[in-house]
Amino acid sequence: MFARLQQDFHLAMLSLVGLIVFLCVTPYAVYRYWEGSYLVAYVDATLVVATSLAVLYAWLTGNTKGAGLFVASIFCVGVVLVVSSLGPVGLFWTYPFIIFVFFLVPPFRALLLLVLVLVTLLAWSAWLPGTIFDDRVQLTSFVVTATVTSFFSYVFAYRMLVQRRELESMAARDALTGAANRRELDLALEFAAGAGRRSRDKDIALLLLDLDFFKKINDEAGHQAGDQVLVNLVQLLQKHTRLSDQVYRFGGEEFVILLDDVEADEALAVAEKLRQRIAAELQSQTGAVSASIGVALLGPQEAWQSWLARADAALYRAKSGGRNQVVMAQAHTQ
Ligand SMILES: Nc1nc2c(ncn2[C@@H]2O[C@H](COP(=O)(O)OP(=O)(O)OP(=O)(O)O)[C@@H](O)[C@H]2O)c(=O)[nH]1
Repeated sequence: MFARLQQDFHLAMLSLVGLIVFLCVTPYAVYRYWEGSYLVAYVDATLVVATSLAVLYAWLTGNTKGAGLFVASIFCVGVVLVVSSLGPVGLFWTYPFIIFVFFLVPPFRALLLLVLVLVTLLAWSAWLPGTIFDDRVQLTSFVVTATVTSFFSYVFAYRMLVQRRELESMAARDALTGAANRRELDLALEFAAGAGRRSRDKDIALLLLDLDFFKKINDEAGHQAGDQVLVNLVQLLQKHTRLSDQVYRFGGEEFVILLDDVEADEALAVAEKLRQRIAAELQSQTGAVSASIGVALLGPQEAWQSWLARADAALYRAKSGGRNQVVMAQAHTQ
């Protein structure tokens, strides 16, 4: 449970909001009911129940976006009803509500929802003067403070979003080549051999590619020249594969390309095309560069470790067979 909260930021935020709403709003629902403010009591109770159900839904389905939007919308309606029913005392509740909304939906959507709430409150007070604000000074103060709070929350939430995206990208990419990194590869292999297997009509192929005599480039032209070859190789691989075919850096000068929804002959054709493109286009300061490739199709019920090991064995045969060639792995046996 804690591992899931650590991995899924949205689920963690939604759960936190759910917990705070449950702990803080439930006593108010009871109190309002006890003092006879039935509308506010029902609204508070609805907020608690709806938020709890949405959190449960997010945990069960993983759909945190839908659950977040649902809770944020319920909050918007709830805050309008509470404020219009309680008058100035209810206005205090809009400030934690503003913060909550930024926890639940993306920043721009949160800002739009808040503008909608503010406009609704102003329209309500114009239609029924004296129900929400005591006088114009109170109205102006509320509009200014709620706008400032919303604006700064927006700026803060937007910065957080940008930084989180940067961190996610840094955690997923190889710093030198920009290819997806080993961590992403492990996740993709696990997914392909697990849940992904069920939703696929055709096969999935793993190409394990290793540059030939790469040490020579480093030794003769320097490490920086070697680095440049790796960068150029990834660009070349990305150029000659489909957008859905991910390129991963497995380590050193070894790369993995996962081809989704292919037959064996298609996978071999792609590997052969890549080998030819590399031999024709990839240059180092010491001359042309070539690559050897092992190809393996995921077998039924096969574990990803065995799939990778078969591709590695095929790559080994390509190397020992003279390099600059593609070798198909032996079929998986149970
Ligand atoms: N420039 C550079 N070199 C790297 C990087 N990672 C690994 N290497 C080098 O890649 C070389 C790999 O050498 P080997 O494993 O002997 O492979 P090879 O020379 O390509 O020989 P074969 O694979 O048998 O054809 C080593 O010299 C590593 O130092 C990197 O990020 N940048």
